[in-house]
Amino acid sequence: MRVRRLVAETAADPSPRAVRNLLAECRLPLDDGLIDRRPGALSGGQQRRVALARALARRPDVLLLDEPTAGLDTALRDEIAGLLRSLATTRDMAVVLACHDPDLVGRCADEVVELAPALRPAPRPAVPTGRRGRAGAGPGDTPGAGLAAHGLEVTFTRRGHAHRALAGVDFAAAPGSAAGVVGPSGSGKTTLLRVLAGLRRPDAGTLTLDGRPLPALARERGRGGGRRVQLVPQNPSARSPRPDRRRRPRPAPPPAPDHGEGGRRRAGRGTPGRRRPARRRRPPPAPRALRRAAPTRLHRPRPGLRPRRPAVREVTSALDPNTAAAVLDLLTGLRATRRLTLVLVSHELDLVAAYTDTVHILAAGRVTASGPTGRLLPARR
Ligand SMILES: Nc1ncnc2c1ncn2[C@@H]1O[C@H](COP(=O)(O)OP(=O)(O)OP(=O)(O)O)[C@@H](O)[C@H]1O
Repeated sequence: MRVRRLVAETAADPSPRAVRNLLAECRLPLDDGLIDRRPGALSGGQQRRVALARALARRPDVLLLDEPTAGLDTALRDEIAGLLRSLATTRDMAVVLACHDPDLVGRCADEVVELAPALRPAPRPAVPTGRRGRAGAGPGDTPGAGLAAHGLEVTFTRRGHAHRALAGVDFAAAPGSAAGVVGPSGSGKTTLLRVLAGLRRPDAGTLTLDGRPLPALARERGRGGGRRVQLVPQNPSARSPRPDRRRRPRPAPPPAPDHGEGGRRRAGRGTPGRRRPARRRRPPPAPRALRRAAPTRLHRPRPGLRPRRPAVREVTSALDPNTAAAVLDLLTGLRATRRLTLVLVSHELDLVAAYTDTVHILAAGRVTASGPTGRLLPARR
């Protein structure tokens, strides 16, 4: 369903004008065809604002919000805080906010109810020695080793609207390093991750892995190559590359029930050629810290896959600071033990500063700066 209908569907006033006004009130851009897109064609921040518009469309007296700003950049976070405050006043509405962000609570709330453990200001995670400092390939690395992209272009075209999500983006991450990708909502971060993971073919540009050309789509990367880059998406229901999917032969469809023989029809037992479907193997349990931290957010790699380059998107959004640090500590441990390259997209600049070696800053689909995190996000360290 498209945004226009999604909002109209719940609206007390479903007229096109009222829907547009609501979307504008939620700070959504209306001039690039967003209203005619499906939620899957919106950025994460835009999806959250559409959800807010849908709730407001019903003209509620009480608005319940669960982590309304998780995964949003600071500018948007501030706007949403202001918006919630003004909605409460102008619409005479009670706003109840469940939130890990003490800043937002401080700015919006008249009353705070703390559930154990108490909200504390976000501590800066302690960084063990050796976590940082791999701004480029290490001494033992071959030249060109790691994941790299050059001149990536992606333009989305819908109903006559063209939106250039990536405009000549260059990217590099050395083996065993952690690269951060930051930028305002809609700047192209997720699109970049999806291209790196082989989920979206770029219109132009090249990818290389350890100096060798990397085919654009995961399914073209071969059995060994396709699994080497894995995505932990913002939305855990989204797909991760699964190169083996196409090759596995489909099981033969069960024969049509034989209505002539009651015994066979009842249970299918004894029907020639009919086999009980094999039980699906359960994936191995996620590491305990991740299970505890983000049961709904963590997208586990498929069984048997040991990705060497996971790209993670807001894996810590909506987590409290201690749990977020635990998740990133775990990923840092995996980096060391598996020589894993990590590409981390986040609006949490403190976490990006503490846990990455290099950072790429995106704005409107372009890289405006890239280099060592210590140079680009110095104040955060
Ligand atoms: N399938 C699509 N069709 C049309 N436009 C799209 C599609 N996917 C993304 N876009 C647009 O491309 C731009 C970049 O989207 P992207 O999801 O990469 O942003 P982002 O930086 O990850 O944002 P956020 O931080 O809000 O998640 C946005 O303006 C978005 O609306």
